[in-house]
Amino acid sequence: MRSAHTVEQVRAAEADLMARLPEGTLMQRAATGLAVAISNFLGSTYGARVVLLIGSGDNGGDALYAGARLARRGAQVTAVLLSDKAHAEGLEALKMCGGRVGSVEDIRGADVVIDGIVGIGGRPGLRPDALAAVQLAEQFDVPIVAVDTPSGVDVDTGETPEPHVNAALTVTFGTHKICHFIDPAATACGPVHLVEIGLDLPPAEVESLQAADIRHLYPVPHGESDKYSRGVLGLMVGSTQYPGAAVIATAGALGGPVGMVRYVGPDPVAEAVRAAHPEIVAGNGRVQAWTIGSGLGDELDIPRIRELLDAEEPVVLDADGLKALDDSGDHVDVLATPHAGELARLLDVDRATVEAERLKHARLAAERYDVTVLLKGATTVIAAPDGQVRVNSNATPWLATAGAGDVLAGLCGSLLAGGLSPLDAASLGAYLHAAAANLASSSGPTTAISVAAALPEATRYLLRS
Ligand SMILES: NC(=O)C1=CN([C@@H]2O[C@H](COP(=O)(O)OP(=O)(O)OC[C@H]3O[C@@H](n4cnc5c(N)ncnc54)[C@H](OP(=O)(O)O)[C@@H]3O)[C@@H](O)[C@H]2O)[C@@H](O)CC1
Ligand SMILES: Nc1ncnc2c1ncn2[C@@H]1O[C@H](COP(=O)(O)OP(=O)(O)O)[C@@H](O)[C@H]1O
Ligand SMILES: [K+]
Repeated sequence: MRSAHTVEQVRAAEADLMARLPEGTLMQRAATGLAVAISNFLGSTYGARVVLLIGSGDNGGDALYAGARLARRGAQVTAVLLSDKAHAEGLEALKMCGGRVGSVEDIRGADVVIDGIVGIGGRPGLRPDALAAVQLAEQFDVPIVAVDTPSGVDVDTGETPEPHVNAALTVTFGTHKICHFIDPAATACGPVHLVEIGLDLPPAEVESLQAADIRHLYPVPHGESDKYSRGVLGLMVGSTQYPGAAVIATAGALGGPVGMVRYVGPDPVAEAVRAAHPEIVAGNGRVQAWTIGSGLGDELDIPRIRELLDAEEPVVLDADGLKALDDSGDHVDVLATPHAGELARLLDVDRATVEAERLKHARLAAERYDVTVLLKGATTVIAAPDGQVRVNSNATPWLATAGAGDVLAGLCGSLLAGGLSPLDAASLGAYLHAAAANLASSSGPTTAISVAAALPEATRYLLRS
């Protein structure tokens, strides 16, 4: 599992550890890991031209000490001091190793720029001289490696209300920070490399589950299993307006662990679903979970959906079905799967506000509606009503294709029917959906149906990993 902690949690853990170690030990650990990561990024250190952008705090200290190590290994290292309070010992170390102080002009022709402007002590935004330096790097196409966090982002929320660094790589220390996991800041980080420095940390604020954490959640059938005990999923999806959604969501459900799928909807749509998936049973009957809403269009029966939301069986509520959600009552067995536009409607804000503040709004909706929220997007944010937050970041942008959300709704319903909690169904569902998309796209176009068809293979990989 990857964990992200708040700045306050990191500061407390740092203070605790520093009290037991000689002064400067943590910064040396951070700088050593940073120098190695920059060397790997460059491929070859000897003769490489490295420009350090140095702010007033310890983030600049990390960059200066790493720069000293690179200079010792033959890099031409230049520090651009953006504050008159640059870390004095770090600067001294750099000079001792042959590094020098230069100006933003050195960015032209550099192989890499190191962003040591601000880290966890920074406020969002860049001051004018820092912004000018970052813009020069962008203009000359010089990649930026961010130290700890890309300067200018909001570290604890992942929001980017002001100009910020867009990094080709971020090297962080001790633990991930929330901005590494939550968009739009997560995108500004590029790949994130974690350097262990020995912090002893409390439970994380945000988690990113990896294959090893997710694998054991899958309801693998055993010798005593039958189709009913494996779980039956009811699908109330698709409409005469959008029959394809029913076919696609069914494909997603059948790619999950259920023993049987019942389709409930208009006859012509049921026929289309049966033609594509002869395995399904059309009509009402006992189920262990529901997926409701994908492609219902205007044909949704809100009173009936509310009845099902109030019933015992857990529900995945998607797309148009979300219109049936109200903020009275206990919905802890409901997994809502909105995209940003749908979440915006639920919270009566505009879509851009949700896109800009994804963590905040996913949490808000989970709390207000007492549901688990899976907010779709390039990174998926999953917020449970008890405050737990998980993210999934392994998707490919090729997954942004019509019907992909219907596959996810069917799959998550299948996992609920298999006995998972909404939080675990969302986590495993988002992971497998993205893994299937990676298999189906192989870095090229794909379709929702192809993603659903790749679910069994993605599951096999996961269970074998
Ligand atoms: N914690 C740990 O475990 C470890 C931490 N380590 C490292 O320390 C880093 C944190 O260092 P830090 O506390 O000195 O804060 P940091 O981010 O360098 O600068 C804050 C200063 O910048 C300024 N400033 C603020 N906003 C600004 C802006 N938008 N644009 C420009 N300037 C701005 C403001 O000062 P001002 O200029 O306003 O006086 C503020 O005081 C951390 O990220 C990691 O790299 C590792 O060495 C080892 C383990
Ligand atoms: N840029 C992106 N990168 C990765 N995954 C994405 C991206 N954009 C969207 N997705 C994923 O694609 C799916 C789209 O679902 P949705 O918006 O409901 O589309 P539809 O309604 O057409 O099915 C979601 O699982 C979402 O997380
Ligand atoms: K930084």
